[in-house]
Amino acid sequence: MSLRTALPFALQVAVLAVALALPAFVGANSYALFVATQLGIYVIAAIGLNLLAGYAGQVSLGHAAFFAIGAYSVALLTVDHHWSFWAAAAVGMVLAAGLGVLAALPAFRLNTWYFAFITLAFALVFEKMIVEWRWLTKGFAGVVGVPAPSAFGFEFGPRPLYYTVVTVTIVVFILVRNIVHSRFGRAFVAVRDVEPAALAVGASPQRTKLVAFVISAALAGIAGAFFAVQKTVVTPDDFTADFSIFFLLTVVLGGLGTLWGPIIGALVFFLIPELLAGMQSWRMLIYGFMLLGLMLFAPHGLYGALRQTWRRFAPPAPRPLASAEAIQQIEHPPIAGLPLEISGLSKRFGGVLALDGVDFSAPAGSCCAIVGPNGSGKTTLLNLASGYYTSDAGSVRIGGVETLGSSAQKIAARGIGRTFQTPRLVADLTALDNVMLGAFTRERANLLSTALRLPHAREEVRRLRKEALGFLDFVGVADRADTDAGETPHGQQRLIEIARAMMGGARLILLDEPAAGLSMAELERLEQLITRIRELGATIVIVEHHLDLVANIATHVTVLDRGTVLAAGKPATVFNDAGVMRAYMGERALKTGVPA
Ligand SMILES: Nc1ncnc2c1ncn2[C@@H]1O[C@H](COP(=O)(O)OP(=O)(O)OP(=O)(O)O)[C@@H](O)[C@H]1O
Repeated sequence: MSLRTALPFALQVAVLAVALALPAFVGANSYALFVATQLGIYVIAAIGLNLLAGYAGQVSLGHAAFFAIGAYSVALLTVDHHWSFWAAAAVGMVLAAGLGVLAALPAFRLNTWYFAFITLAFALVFEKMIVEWRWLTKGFAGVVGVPAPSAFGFEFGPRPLYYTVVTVTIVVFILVRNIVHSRFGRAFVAVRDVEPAALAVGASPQRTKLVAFVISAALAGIAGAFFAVQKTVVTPDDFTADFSIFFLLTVVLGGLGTLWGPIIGALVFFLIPELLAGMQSWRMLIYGFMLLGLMLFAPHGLYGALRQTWRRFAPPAPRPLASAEAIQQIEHPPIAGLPLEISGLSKRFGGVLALDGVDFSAPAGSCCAIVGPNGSGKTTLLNLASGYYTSDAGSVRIGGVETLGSSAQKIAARGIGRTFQTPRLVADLTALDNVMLGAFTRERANLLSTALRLPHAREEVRRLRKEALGFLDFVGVADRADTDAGETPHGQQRLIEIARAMMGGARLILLDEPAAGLSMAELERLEQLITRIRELGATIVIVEHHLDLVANIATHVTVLDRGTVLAAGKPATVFNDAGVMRAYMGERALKTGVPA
């Protein structure tokens, strides 16, 4: 183990050791143990909120409500109905997750800010309901005398409760870490940063956000359940909107979208006011200035600042490249190409008729090109064929099935892969993870087996990882496997996008200007690559301005001009057509025969 990995590991062991040893040094009924238990409870909720806000990019200002649901479920079921804590906590968790679904479904139709406001409104309504529904919640008086949990006649006093909370915190951390490193985590980040990429691999943004929200609400529910037994009293004052904001602050300032951020955030933002307790009137002022300083000087949160400092002392070592041996074993099976038939396709954007009754077809296993001047409707045609736009009229049949009107993610799941005019990779994921993202709809392991890393889920990931490496090698960038996609050169990003489409099992691949911005060497490699993909059997539709490339690889060319088909046929015939030359390549080409 190098110094670089040894120190963080030692720190993690130290944190764990302090957490486990604490009760030996403080009294069972001490305030320190009370605060430490509460800290663990907040960390559980913060880990959940970080999954939603940090990884899936959905800011919730209403987590106090889900926390309250867990707390009130335990308080009411144990005090009024004498349930065991464990059963009541399970109910609290399920109720929080269920109400999370109800709150999230309408909210996800709106943008991030409206989502934040709706969750805030939900929390405010919930706070009022707790006060008003006296028959259930006992209003301002709250529920008192929440009993300590017990199991097999053993009562969980402060020390066992502390250890239980620490254990749950560790388990939650591990489960969430497993989710973050799985296809679900990759989809969260894709939906957060590059929604078109999520759609291209068949991940539904709504469903992905919902999964994050449900996990997050359930974790807030569990945290609330422990909060009730620890405090023994549950009142509406415990769950105000301030509480939601405190959670969000904890996660954002700790380090949004990092595994350790919520832990560090909770540790600092919960403990510091406690440590300043003796300073009475000054403590909130000091606390406020601290937050201000952090926002200004650590924009990526405390964890980000710590990581940056650490990197100065121990710069990252070059990561080992993917094993050549593993790559060589990959065999690329033949691909059963899907035919694409488009007829009478029209699309209007306000006053602009981008497509006007366009017919186009690409037989299975062919490579057909669409060319035309800027603004002639080429990308619009790809966007309609892949479900990114809805059409005003016409038909799109892929593999004989009408797909017009289907969502982009459904079309992708049918075996239609695509690339974008500007590469849409998830910058924060490695090249390999971006390709793995392509397999989103092919992965079978569900959320639970992924979180628990059950053997079949691990085996599937091993297999797909090998396959993804094989596709990176196929497109010629295996040596970039462990580099963040945002740090790879533009030309390689285009190749990684193709690998991602192939990883999704694409049988029809739509390439939108893949040659744009490539060097001569990269262009040559692209040409070979497209030829190889075609030889495997996939159907390729390529929109391209680079006419030499089109002439070399396409069997059929369609020329669009102002939304209509100007000419179609074999490249040699089409490129010599005077009308095409005039419209697309300019007068100079018409005179000299050389494309402009
Ligand atoms: N989302 C949109 N909203 C409004 N107008 C759009 C939209 N997408 C395309 N258009 C318009 O539709 C027409 C066709 O655009 P499109 O991007 O399909 O052309 P293109 O042939 O791909 O051009 P280029 O070669 O420059 O990429 C253009 O006039 C464009 O401004």
